[in-house]
Amino acid sequence: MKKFIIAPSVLSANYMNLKNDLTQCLENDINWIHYDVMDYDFVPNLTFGSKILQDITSQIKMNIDIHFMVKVKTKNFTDFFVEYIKANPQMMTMHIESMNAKETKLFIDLCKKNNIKASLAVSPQTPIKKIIKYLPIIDNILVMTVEPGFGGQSFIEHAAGKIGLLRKIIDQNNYKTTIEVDGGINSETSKIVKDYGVDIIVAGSYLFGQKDFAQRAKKLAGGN
Ligand SMILES: O=C(CO)[C@@H](O)[C@H](O)COP(=O)(O)O
Repeated sequence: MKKFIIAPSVLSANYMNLKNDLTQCLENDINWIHYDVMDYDFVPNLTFGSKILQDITSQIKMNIDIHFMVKVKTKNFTDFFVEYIKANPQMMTMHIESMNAKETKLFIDLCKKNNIKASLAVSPQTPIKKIIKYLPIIDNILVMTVEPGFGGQSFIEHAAGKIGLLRKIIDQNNYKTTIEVDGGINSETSKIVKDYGVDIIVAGSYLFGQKDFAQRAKKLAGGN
C-alpha cells in the first residue's frame, strides 16, 4: 500500500505548547512539519520567521518543509533565504505567482546548491501550464486547495483536480517530482487527493488541538 507523507501545518499549533504539539507528531510516526512563512504582502496574514524555526530544529529532529507565502524584497533575492537555510530544511517551497522567471531560476538553483528539495506552489486559480516546464527540474509541486493565507478554510475541490493532471504528466515522463497538497484536508478530502495520486499531505486544523490526534493521523497516513 502506498505510504503518504503527512506534514502537519504548524500554523494550527498552540505556540504556548509547541514542543508538546511537535512531540505528539513524533509519537504518532509523523516526522515532517510544514512551516508557513507569510509576509502580509503576498498573502493577507503575517506569521513567523527564521528564528523560531532555528529554535525548533535545534531541539527536535524533524524534516522541515518551509512554505514561503512571500514576495521577496531583499535587494539580492537569495539573501532572503539565508537564515532559513541555517535551520537545515528538507524542502523549501515558493509560489510561482510571487516570482518572475529569473527569480524562479535563482530559487531552484539555491535549493539545489544547498541540498534542499526545490518545490514550487500553485494557488487555486493558477493553471498548471504555468509550472509544467519546471517539472523536470524541481523535486516537488505543492497544489494549494485553499487560497493561501489562513488555516481552517474549506477545501476547493476543483483545485484538487490539478493533482490528477500532474500525476499523469509526471508518470508519463518518468519525472521524480512529488506532489503535495495543502488546504482543507480532513478524513474526507484526503480520500479525494489520494485518489488523484498525491504523495505529501499537509493538514493543520484537522490535526492540531484535536483530542483524537492519533486516530486522525492514522486516517491520513493510511490508504483509502
Ligand atoms: O498554507 C496554508 C494556508 O495558507 C496551510 O498550510 C494551512 O495552514 C492549512 O491549514 P488547514 O486548511 O489544514 O487547516
